[in-house]
Amino acid sequence: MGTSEGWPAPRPEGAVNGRVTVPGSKSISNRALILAAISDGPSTLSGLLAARDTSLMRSALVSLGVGITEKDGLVTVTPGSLKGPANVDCGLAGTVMRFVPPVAALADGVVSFDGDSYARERPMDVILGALRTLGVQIDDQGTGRMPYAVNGSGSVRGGKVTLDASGSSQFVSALLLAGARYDEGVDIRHDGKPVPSQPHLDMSVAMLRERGVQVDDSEPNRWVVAPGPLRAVDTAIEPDLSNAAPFLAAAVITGGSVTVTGWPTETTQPGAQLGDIFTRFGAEVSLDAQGLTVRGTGLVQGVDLDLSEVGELSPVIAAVAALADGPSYLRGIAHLRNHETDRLAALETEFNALGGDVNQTADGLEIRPKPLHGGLFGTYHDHRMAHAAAVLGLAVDGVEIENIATTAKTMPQFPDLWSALVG
Ligand SMILES: O=C(O)C1=C[C@@H](OP(=O)(O)O)[C@@H](O)[C@H](O)C1
Ligand SMILES: C=C(OP(=O)(O)O)C(=O)O
Repeated sequence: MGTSEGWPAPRPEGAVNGRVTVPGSKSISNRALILAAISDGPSTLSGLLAARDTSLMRSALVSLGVGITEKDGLVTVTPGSLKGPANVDCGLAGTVMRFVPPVAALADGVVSFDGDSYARERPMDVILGALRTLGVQIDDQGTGRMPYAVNGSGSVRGGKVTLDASGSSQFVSALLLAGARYDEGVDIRHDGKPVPSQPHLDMSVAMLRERGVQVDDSEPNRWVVAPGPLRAVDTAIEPDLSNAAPFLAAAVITGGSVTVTGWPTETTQPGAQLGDIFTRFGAEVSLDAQGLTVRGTGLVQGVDLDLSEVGELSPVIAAVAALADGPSYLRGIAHLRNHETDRLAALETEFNALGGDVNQTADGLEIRPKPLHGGLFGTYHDHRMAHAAAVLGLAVDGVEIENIATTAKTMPQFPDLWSALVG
């Protein structure tokens, strides 16, 4: 047993070998819920993630008048006429705070949004400004942040809007997901530094097309969604490949072999890039009917990676880099300062508190491996900080993870799955 301060990260004696089944993708689950809620009829979702972010999304949609029932692991979503007044708790979920307001704008009545205290720090101004341009009335007391209220009139004009989505791809996805229901659809132009998280934009576009919505993304930095019907589609949610990252990292760090089952052969999830990333560190990777298998070779070399497309993988990659045999440079991730916490600052602070040598750059992290010691690792209400700490704990005695329960944001079973694999 550990101290009352934190969850003792298990330190395996030898190579970690095993198979893991991770729960459904947060990003696909919350898109599937949003799209089902505004589609032409009921749809059934299987493999939907059950975690804090998806339960907040379900509650938000139910409070707007959507019917959601569950039986034998299948979730049926029945669109209803969207109505306020309603109160939406966003927790710390980017997908709720950014994706729900464009849907709330279609409701008749006032929909008020609030969330965890750090949610008030996460930028919202871009999406709120864009909605105003599209004809939506919003009251945010001039802050551009939470709390805010969307005063829906039952319909949204839509049309052309230019925004700067360099801070988060979710600003674009949010408008894409609701845009087919706007009178004129939506014609979005991005003007600014590059938009991060391209796979998540592709995910939004692909899920719309699967439902018969016309989306033109042929021009760089422009997305045009035609107004029109949105077909109800029964959907099987893929496993969350980003949440597979710490388990696969365990094979890399310990020279073991870990298979994540149900790995899709085709996907828009950013976690699809994990195979290439762990290969760069020196591991061997194979994909077959069993799933994705990563084998550690004993070699863990430093990497120089642009993670702009896969920012959410960064905390776990940073942990692997801190245990490598040479320095690593993680680039293209300035937008991580807008995530569950300022992840660049948090990783720098917590790794260095264990004796590490990490510094933030303008757009990323420089990580020079050093012998680390144990201690309490702060997680800042960030599920992926907890995953990063668990990975460090594979090779460092006495790492304790503060508030391991924060992993419930996207994977409440993390402590059990991790202990079963490495403990
Ligand atoms: O659309 C989505 O589901 C997400 C987009 C990304 O956001 P950013 O573009 O803000 O990084 C990602 O990091 C987040 O975890 C989920
Ligand atoms: C950035 C993340 O989450 P959110 O959907 O809250 O933005 C994440 O899960 O890494």
